[in-house]
Amino acid sequence: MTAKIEVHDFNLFYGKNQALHDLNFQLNEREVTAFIGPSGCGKSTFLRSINRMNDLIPNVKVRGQIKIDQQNVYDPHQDLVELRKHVGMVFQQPNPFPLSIYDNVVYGPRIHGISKKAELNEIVERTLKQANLWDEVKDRLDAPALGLSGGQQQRLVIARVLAIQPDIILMDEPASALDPISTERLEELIIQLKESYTIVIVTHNMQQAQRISDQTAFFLNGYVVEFAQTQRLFQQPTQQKTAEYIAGQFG
Ligand SMILES: Nc1ncnc2c1ncn2[C@@H]1O[C@H](COP(=O)(O)OP(=O)(O)OP(=O)(O)O)[C@@H](O)[C@H]1O
Repeated sequence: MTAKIEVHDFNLFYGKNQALHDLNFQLNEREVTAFIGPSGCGKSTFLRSINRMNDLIPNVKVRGQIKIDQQNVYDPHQDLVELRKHVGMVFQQPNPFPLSIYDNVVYGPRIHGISKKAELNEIVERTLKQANLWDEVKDRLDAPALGLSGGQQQRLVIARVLAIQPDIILMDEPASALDPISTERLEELIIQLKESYTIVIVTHNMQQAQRISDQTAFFLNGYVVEFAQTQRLFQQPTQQKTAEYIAGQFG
């Protein structure tokens, strides 16, 4: 197992409030890692720390390291555009741009200087196929993306992320706004994508974590209480708090 992301003594503060405490763990390449835990315990904060999205929030301070491929992303020389090219992100609410399906997918590649039509066409077909959306939209690529269903929009957003050729994909509760069938399709897609990408997913759905993830981290009050192989964590938790949480006793 190769470590893709290594976290060393990572702490994060919003002003005087410490939101993350002494995180230490590693996320493996081409695996799905799930973050579970009650609301407000730091899962999204940590997810946003990986691609330094928290830099956009005033008064955020961090201590410690997050290394991707052995490079500390908090190194002062880190190029943020380059970092976010490597680390794509998918949010809870599908957020396609108010453009056509085609223009959504090629948005990132165009910014990165690709302008040849044949090349853009190839990216659109390849990433929509990877996102299991091609067959549903291939005859209407010029239609508005906002006319798609929620589940289709979320798969389009994933195609848009894939088009920038990341190697890590962060997903913050990507299925919570979707119906059960769209959720199932999204879970199948995540399992397929892990053949090529390292995936980190925040989920409130413990069944979902068990269906799709290899490792699970249980967050509580800004600490990672337990981090283990998913099956092990759910079947034989070693910490009392984990056992109570997965039994539904709080949260
Ligand atoms: N922009 C912000 N400014 C100040 N405090 C914040 C900010 N974002 C989050 N926090 C605080 O950090 C803590 C962790 O929040 P975070 O959103 O990371 O938790 P979470 O586990 O992802 O919750 P949820 O499951 O509800 O999304 C909370 O106390 C929250 O109030």
